[in-house]
Amino acid sequence: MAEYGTPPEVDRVAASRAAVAARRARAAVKAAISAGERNPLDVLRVAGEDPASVEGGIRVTEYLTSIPSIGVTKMHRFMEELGISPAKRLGGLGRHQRRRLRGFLTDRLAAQTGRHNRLVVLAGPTAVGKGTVAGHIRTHYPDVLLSVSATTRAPRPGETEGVSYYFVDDAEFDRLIEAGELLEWATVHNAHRYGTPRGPVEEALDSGRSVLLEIDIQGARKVRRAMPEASLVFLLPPSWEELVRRLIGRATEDGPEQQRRLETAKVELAAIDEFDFEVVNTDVSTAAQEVVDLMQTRKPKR
Ligand SMILES: Nc1nc2c(ncn2[C@@H]2O[C@H](COP(=O)(O)OP(=O)(O)O)[C@@H](O)[C@H]2O)c(=O)[nH]1
Ligand SMILES: Nc1ncnc2c1ncn2[C@@H]1O[C@H](COP(=O)(O)OP(=O)(O)O)[C@@H](O)[C@H]1O
Repeated sequence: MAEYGTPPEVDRVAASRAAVAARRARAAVKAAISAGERNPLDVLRVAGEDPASVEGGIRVTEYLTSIPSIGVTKMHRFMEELGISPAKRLGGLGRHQRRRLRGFLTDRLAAQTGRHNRLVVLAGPTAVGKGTVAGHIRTHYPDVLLSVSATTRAPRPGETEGVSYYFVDDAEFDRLIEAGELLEWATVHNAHRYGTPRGPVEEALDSGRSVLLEIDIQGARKVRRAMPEASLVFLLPPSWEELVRRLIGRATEDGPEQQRRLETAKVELAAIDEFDFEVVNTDVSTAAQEVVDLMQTRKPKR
């Protein structure tokens, strides 16, 4: 049989069956968005990760009109504002287009649900000042919950259990993972494990508080998967030279470790396109204010 090959009409039948199945699968995703069963931001994430997926095959126009409260007229306006051609499918969006669409929808969805509280992830390269900015927010904006992570690294002088971190051993960290008590976790700088306790974050969001997570980039990616409505903020240094100055000035790492971290920082800076917002940390209190502002729903007139 094999040497004769498949007759072309059989190929055509198979191809048209596959096309029908793909159309049905796309329709099912759109119906799930309309019914509020699938988070539109999650659909966008899957399309970005796998353009060949069912999600990736959905046209942006159809995707937008599947979202309750976005009709055809609004959809056309949004496409124009976002500079996306009507023929585009979700999987064919460029990184910048996807990012703009995500930021835009994050705002809209927050406005719709009336939730002014936001889950904000603050990440960025080593020594950019994440800890400093997060500390400033803890002191000056007490309404915002700054999540306290669990870590397997040892406390440094001056660090307080339950404030800086929850310091745990490997066995306890394993137990937290097993019990599903961590929203995300990662091994950072190839050394220790760090994770975000799930309970306090969910309780705070449920009670209307904003939550800030100061975690590494791997963790930011995992939060995006677990909670697609989270806003990812990338903290940038005013310049590369200033980043090096801050790392050396902090004097908490020896020379070889500083070199390793600067290498990692180059890779981390390349992840900026995955983030929704950028804040430059020139002045600590200005950067903190900008991060807190992002927790408020922006006015629809934007
Ligand atoms: N994924 C993840 N990263 C975390 C968490 N807590 C802290 N980190 C990151 O772990 C890294 C190391 O933190 P730390 O040991 O305090 O050292 P330093 O910030 O480099 O002085 C930083 O990049 C933090 O952003 C967490 O819960 N999850
Ligand atoms: N806006 C800023 N201007 C000058 N120095 C800063 C600023 N933000 C942070 N720093 C300093 O830079 C160093 C690294 O900050 P840190 O918060 O430890 O970074 P990260 O948590 O991102 O690793 C610290 O010595 C801190 O005091």
